[in-house]
Amino acid sequence: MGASTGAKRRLTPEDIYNITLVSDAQISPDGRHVAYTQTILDKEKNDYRSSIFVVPVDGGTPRRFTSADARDSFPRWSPDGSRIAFLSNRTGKSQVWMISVDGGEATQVTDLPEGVTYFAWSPDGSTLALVSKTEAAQLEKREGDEEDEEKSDVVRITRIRFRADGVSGFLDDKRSHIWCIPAAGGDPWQVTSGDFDDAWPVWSPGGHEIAFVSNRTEDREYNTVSEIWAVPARGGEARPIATGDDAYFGRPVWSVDGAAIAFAGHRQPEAGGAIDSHVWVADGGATRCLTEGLGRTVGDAGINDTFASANPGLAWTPDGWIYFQVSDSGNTHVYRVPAGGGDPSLVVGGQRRVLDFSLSPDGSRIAFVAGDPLNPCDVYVCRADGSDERRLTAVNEEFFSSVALSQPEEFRVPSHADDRAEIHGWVMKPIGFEPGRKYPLVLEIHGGPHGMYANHYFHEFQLLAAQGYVVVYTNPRGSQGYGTEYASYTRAAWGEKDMPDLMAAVDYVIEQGYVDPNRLGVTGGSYGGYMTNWVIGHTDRFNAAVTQRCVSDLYSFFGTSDIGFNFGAYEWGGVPWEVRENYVRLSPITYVENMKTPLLIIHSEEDYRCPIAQAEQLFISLKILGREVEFVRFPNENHNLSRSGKPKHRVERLQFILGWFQRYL
Ligand SMILES: CSCC[C@H](NC=O)C(=O)N[C@@H](CO)C(=O)O
Repeated sequence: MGASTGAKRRLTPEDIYNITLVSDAQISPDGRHVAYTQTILDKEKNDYRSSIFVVPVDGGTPRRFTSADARDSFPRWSPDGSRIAFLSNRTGKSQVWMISVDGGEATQVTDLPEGVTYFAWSPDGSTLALVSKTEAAQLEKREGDEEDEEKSDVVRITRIRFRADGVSGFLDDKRSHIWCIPAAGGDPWQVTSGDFDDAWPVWSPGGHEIAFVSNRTEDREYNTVSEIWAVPARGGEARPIATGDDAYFGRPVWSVDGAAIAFAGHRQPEAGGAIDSHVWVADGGATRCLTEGLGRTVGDAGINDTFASANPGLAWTPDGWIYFQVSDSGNTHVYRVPAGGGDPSLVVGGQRRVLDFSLSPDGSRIAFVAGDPLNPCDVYVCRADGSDERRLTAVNEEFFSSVALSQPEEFRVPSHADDRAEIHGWVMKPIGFEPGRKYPLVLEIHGGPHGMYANHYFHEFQLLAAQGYVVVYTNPRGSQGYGTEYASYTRAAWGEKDMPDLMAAVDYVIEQGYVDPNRLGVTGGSYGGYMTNWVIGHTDRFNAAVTQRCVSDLYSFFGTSDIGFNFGAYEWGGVPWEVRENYVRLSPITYVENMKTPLLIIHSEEDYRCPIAQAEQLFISLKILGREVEFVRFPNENHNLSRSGKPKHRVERLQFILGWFQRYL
């Protein structure tokens, strides 16, 4: 299915303007309404606009609650359900605003100089806990440092983390801390302090304490630890909940009686996303893992180009269940596990990606946002056991009824590697597909490397199918959603161990008989860009390639990416001076003389995750070698150009990709 156009038109790059995104479904305290964020791409302003909407769970028309020419997001109901607090940038910085459920104008609650990135209602509705930056303890002054009167533009860097993708300039010496403010407005007070970054405050049910996420280890400058702490709401000394050099924890949530805290993560901080996360409980005794035998990672590892992020936490119900997301074989589902121990079970399943969810305080209903291959997102509601599911919005129904989409077909195929491991993938036939004809094929490769292609709408893929390409995408070894062994398989073997998986998928699709094997293309972003470079350095089977936000040389990537030096130390088996040979052997640029495939290089100038020098080195080398290569640079964009870049740039990027494949395939 999905191959014929019928009366429908074909998708175009500009259609990103026709797609509405919903996110962050928050069910009201009485379980009767769901508040959510709705985001559109404003073509005229070349920007994004988002508003808060509320929809009744029994059906009915969603009501728009905010309509500023700004980005309103993160709606959170007051515990009595009479107000919704939300974040808005309408006065410049992101601050907390409040609106009554009876309507009327929103009022500003906070006016913190550094803005607010996160907040939570106290259980009695009197206070909001906030996250905002504060001045750090003064750095030691050196002789010759400027005094305040005359500021220099010279940047003095003393910390190992000094730059972050998406943040212009350099990181300052301010620290994120927990603050509180009366919900009715008033003076805020700072709850935590010191040379730490504190995040994700969650009130204890009695309202006396706030749990939060921090790294307070001695060696925090050099490690990637993430701990759970709790602090008295009025301020005071923080107490450890789940801490230490082996903590990689987040998303804390209190039990209803306040005696325990659950959280997600694992005990190998240096491994990051390369191993499965679990659900844990700390109740004063030993910390217990509740999902040991699950074999899948907790959280959403899905990757696509058409979503608005919400990043939900865990939920703990009064009858003792803990709810959480699980990434499983290209789907993201909601599971639950008894807090006292027992088997985790599936609650919200299906061939789809559940992007976020929330539970009513009585634990009887779940609101969630989910997308599938033919629909980026809508808001749904169901009972606590997953039954009686209903869709509450249809934000893209009208648009998608007018364009032809290709339905991905799933396959599983043995890898070309000696172990013949099973590899999971999808193929999309081109729109207007006619049996008996041969079509060009484009292989798409995801990043991470520990991300996961999902059963989720992907505009770039649909666009290629609309332009007459067979699109193939897989979750090769290194991907999340298939267990720790699968995800960590590429450690110190990037490219070497996943290319045979990718090529098995390509050959499987060619064997189906509708692909022209002389018209093969390959593309991917970030680690997918690395793999695009790797693939064309190891085979001449592809006739065109587009490498996006790529890495080409691991040696110069080390220390120049905001991902941190620990990333390479884990992924490539050590730091350069310890395992120099790995850095050379695993760098695509090492094989640059073998690269004969016409290559388009797309890169953002402010990409601090994969700095643009990675693209420049590749471009210059290929030019010197006399290869067919072009370099497209996007100014004022970061690593997330394809997902949250300026809308006009997102359209142009898609046009460049299509143009290159049209030229060479
Ligand atoms: C090649 S090193 C950096 C890879 C990067 N990892 C995390 O940020 C990556 O592959 N990112 C993916 C997934 O987010 C991307 O699509 O940008």
